Amino acid sequence: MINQATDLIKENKPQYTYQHIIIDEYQDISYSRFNLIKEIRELSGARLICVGDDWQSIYRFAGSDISLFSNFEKYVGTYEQLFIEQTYRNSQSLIDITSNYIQKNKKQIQKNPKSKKKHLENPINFVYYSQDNAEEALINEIQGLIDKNGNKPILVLGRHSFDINEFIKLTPNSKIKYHERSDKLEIKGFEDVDIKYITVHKSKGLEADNVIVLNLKNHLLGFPNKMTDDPMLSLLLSDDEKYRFAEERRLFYVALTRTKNEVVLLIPNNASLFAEELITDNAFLFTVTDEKPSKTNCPYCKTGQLLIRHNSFNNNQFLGCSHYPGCNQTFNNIEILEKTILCSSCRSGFMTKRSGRFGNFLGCTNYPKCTNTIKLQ
Ligand SMILES: Nc1ncnc2c1ncn2[C@@H]1O[C@H](COP(=O)(O)OP(=O)(O)OP(=O)(O)O)[C@@H](O)[C@H]1O
Repeated sequence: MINQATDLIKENKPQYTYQHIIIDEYQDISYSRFNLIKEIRELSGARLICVGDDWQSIYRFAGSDISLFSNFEKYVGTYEQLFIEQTYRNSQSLIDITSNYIQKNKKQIQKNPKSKKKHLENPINFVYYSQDNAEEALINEIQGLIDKNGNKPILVLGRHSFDINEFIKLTPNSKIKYHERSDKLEIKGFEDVDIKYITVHKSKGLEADNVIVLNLKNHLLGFPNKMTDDPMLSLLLSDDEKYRFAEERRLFYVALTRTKNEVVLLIPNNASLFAEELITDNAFLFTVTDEKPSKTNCPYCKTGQLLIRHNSFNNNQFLGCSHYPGCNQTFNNIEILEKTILCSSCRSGFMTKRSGRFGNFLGCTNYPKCTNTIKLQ
């Protein structure tokens, strides 16, 4: 239909009197829409103003082409570029993590977003759960957010519309019901709270006080959805992006930035590439946690949590990885959980209190392999 409209304009050359054409969400424009605008612009001589964010271009499957944004001059001619870098929704700590994450793809336009919102210590929470326990895991996190922030709206996001099914038991005693028409998640005990479930695509432009993202699993239909980079699909879709999972990365960026406060990532046993990458890149940030010792990540496998375990021989306590036997990392110093300082040198040990000839200091648990120390005043 759009192509037909363009042809009609070319044929009939209507007299337009527009002085300005303003396009919002320009990052999602397709060639056919662009050609339509081009014709109207040429006939009217209107000034073109395009507003958009290439970090949020997520409609390639529907024909949009990010090169119309990134190669703007090639398609539009001489232009002036202005940046809006002040943001009002997310905390600076979240912006720092998400901006680094999205700009790892050097094809994305480099930007430096800033926030004046108050500091948030842990903007992203990684929650591991077993798929047999999915319902309980989701309800626990909702309870946690309500305990922290009160009855504020919660947006639950899935990569696919069916991602929610894993959390709904097919028995009459299921505590979670999903009303597809209204997007409402009705959860026993939380009837007063506005909880919605939608896909990340649908969440574009929306926001909520708190966000939970489902399905961070390493699977063909996980997040990233691995089918999107299929070479066969590239034959049908526009623009071949070299960066692996470039579009899925932008989609994940959209998911992470819908929150006004924190975002919870629900990760089943096989953590997705994106979840693992975030943890690896921000290990320092995510390991400092006093209140939730059980969420300290294992510095070896990065995706397990360090848990207190008992040695059955001598009943001594030690820390073991939740992914044992997959990961057999242990630490004898359980005080690591109280004050977690990941070693900045080897990044696989923790800094623990030691005493030496010159007094107390922090030394790496990997000593003698790692000799990193921090002086204590
Ligand atoms: N000048 C401002 N002062 C205070 N708050 C603002 C201002 N501008 C926008 N906001 C708030 O910031 C939030 C995000 O605004 P808006 O949805 O317009 O941004 P956006 O750029 O379209 O975001 P996105 O593209 O990520 O969806 C909203 O809650 C809005 O009310």
